[in-house]
Amino acid sequence: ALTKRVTCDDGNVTANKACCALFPVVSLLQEQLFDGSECGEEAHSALRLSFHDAIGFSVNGGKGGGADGSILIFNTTETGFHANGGIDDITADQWKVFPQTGLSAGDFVHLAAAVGTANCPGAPRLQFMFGRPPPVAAAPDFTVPEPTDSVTDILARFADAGFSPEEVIALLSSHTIAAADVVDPSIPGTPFDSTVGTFDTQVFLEVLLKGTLFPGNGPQPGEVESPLAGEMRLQSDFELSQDPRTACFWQQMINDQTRMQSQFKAAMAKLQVLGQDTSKLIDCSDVVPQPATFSGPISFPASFSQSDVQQACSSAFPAISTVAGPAPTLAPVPGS
Ligand code: HEM
Ligand SMILES: [Ca+2]
Repeated sequence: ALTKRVTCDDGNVTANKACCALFPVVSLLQEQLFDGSECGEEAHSALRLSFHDAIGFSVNGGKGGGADGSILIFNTTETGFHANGGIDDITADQWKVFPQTGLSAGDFVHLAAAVGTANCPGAPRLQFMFGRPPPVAAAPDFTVPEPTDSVTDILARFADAGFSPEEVIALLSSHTIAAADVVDPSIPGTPFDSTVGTFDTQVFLEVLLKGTLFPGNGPQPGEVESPLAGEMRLQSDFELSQDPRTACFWQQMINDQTRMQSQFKAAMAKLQVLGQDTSKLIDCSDVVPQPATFSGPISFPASFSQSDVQQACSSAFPAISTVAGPAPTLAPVPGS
């Protein structure tokens, strides 16, 4: 099929003339929010923000507007919710850039997440749909899952927002570029896997390794023992990796970059338009930068092997080699 191409005044090419307005916004985001296209703290936080914005929605009605940017506009309300701990840093950073763009808050929050994620090697190129109207109200409290929640409660909240258990695990691929600032405030920037700057499947492997330590003043609420000094493990990630409803979805991600990318991309495409009338949105995915590739394979961190895996799915476990040397100590993410 022939794809329509439009050349914008600045020379960029896109499928739809309306998308031309977004290329300068992408450049602004890269310069002013992401420190020059980095996969750093702000990119990670922009992805988390898109989730906390969008999940304020119910297919049964009676919750918020979903992926509408309410978390930015009504941040004084939503950053006060316990589950949004630490989100105030990225809302403050985004407030400095947002007024320069002319975008709606929903378009801004969800474009920033797509662009920030694209700065991380190995990420899929996320879809971006353009044209969300301004948000009308803050989301209510208790829509964002917490690491202290049970698997039953987490799956129920996601089901209420329209997601299957397999899609929940797909969305949790995001924790491959994640770190915690407020779970244990004594150790801000503590990563969830040993490759926090790469959108690989390492987090799915490392959450299965036998936990032996708390990286700071643990245990904190929502924290369980991790296998590596300097690594944070969320109780929710661990329980989802072990639960019969999700353990095989979790294990299937390990060292399958293609599966992870396509499932994460599809689930994010759904998340980032929750509550929106998609018939009124324009597909501007071609303004999102193409992420660098990660070719893999992943490895066990040094000193770990198959015998350290707490396998909870009966399918064959993928063969994975071990990095040479002594067990690593992970460094915190700078700027946290
Ligand atoms: C069961 C569901 C989830 C729970 C309980 C959960 C919980 C958490 C917690 C406690 C943190 C650390 C916050 C801090 O201390 O600073 C975190 C970080 C993060 N989460 Fe989740 N999360 C969930 C699902 C998701 C989803 C669906 C996404 C995106 C699609 C996401 C993206 C992130 C990212 C990118 C970070 C790192 C932020 C940064 O490094 O600044 N999470 N999550
Ligand atoms: Ca990673």
